[in-house]
Amino acid sequence: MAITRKKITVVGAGFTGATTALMLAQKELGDVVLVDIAPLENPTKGKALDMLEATPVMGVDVNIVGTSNYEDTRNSDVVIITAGVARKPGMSRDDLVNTNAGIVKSVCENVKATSPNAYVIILSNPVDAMTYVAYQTLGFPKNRVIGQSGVLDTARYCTFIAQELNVSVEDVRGFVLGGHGDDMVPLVRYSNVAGIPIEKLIPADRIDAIVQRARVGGGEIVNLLGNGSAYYAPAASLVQMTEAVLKDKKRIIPVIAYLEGEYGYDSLFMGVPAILGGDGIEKVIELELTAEEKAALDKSAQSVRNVIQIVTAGQ
Ligand SMILES: NC(=O)C1=CN([C@@H]2O[C@H](COP(=O)(O)OP(=O)(O)OC[C@H]3O[C@@H](n4cnc5c(N)ncnc54)[C@H](O)[C@@H]3O)[C@@H](O)[C@H]2O)C=CC1
Ligand SMILES: O=C([O-])CC(=O)C(=O)O
Repeated sequence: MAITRKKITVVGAGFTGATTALMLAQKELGDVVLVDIAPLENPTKGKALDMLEATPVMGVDVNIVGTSNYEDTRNSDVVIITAGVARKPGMSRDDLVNTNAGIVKSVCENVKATSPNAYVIILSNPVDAMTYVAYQTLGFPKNRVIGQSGVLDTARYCTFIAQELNVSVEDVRGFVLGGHGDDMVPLVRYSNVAGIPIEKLIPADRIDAIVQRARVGGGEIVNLLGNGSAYYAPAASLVQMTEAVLKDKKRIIPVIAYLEGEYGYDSLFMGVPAILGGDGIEKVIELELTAEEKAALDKSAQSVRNVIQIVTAGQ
């Protein structure tokens, strides 16, 4: 009986790409192909071989290869795109738009040619706009083009809530909606600890401080690292999304989805809660929002539109 493992390609073998590849292997989610540009082919092969040599110790049976040749990625089930430049202190994610739009476009042309049935998860920043670039280039149905921001932003928000209350992170639930920028929208009303609304557990001024820290959470890491951006929590987020698709888990998590009327937005990629399962984004979940929450989401949506406009103006 032939058992075929799932095939997962990770494009970009830098900090997030390499960390993601290792975490995917640790969870035995499938064989991993790590891709970077041709001048970095040997280091990419080296990283993949080093990870492969960890598999006997980790006790997992997966193959991991490094390459710059998309033929090696052919017929991947999931393709994760982390290719691109990362910001440095003093920069915003939006400052990366022109460089990364070119990179994401060229990567997606290769993905389209070699893995036409893949579910594609985009990380490269500014990620809402890069998910739009990927969608345009791939020409795949919208359920197969998925951006990562909300899992990470929510993870940061939940970390700070758990720290504040000194409780298990496992009991904290929350949602962060909107674009992956400083005006993202953590939804306090929909956040709870073991079912108890956080507003009953944490004073309002402390909640405000947690919301603000989550909004600029990426920048906090950028400033601490000094020469790059976060990669452990982003990689863990990508792995959770990949697992939801490959195991058809139908998890309700925030993803960057193509909106066609949901939340009152049309033709826009932005973070919203969705059911993520074997067919990618299976359903966008529309939460009822207060006027204040909707106004905050509108502001975030406008910021995303402004960046997408830079991309379309350059096309
Ligand atoms: N959406 C999110 O929540 C997050 C987004 N990011 C973004 O992810 C991207 C990657 O971040 P890091 O891994 O830290 O950067 P990094 O610089 O460590 O790695 C990027 C890799 O992409 C490669 N690359 C560049 N052009 C390529 C191409 N055409 N084909 C294949 N590979 C190519 C580079 O050679 C490099 O190895 C950045 O744009 C960063 O801003 C990072 C963390 C979270
Ligand atoms: O902050 C950055 O540039 C990387 C990122 O998107 C994050 O960590 O949230």
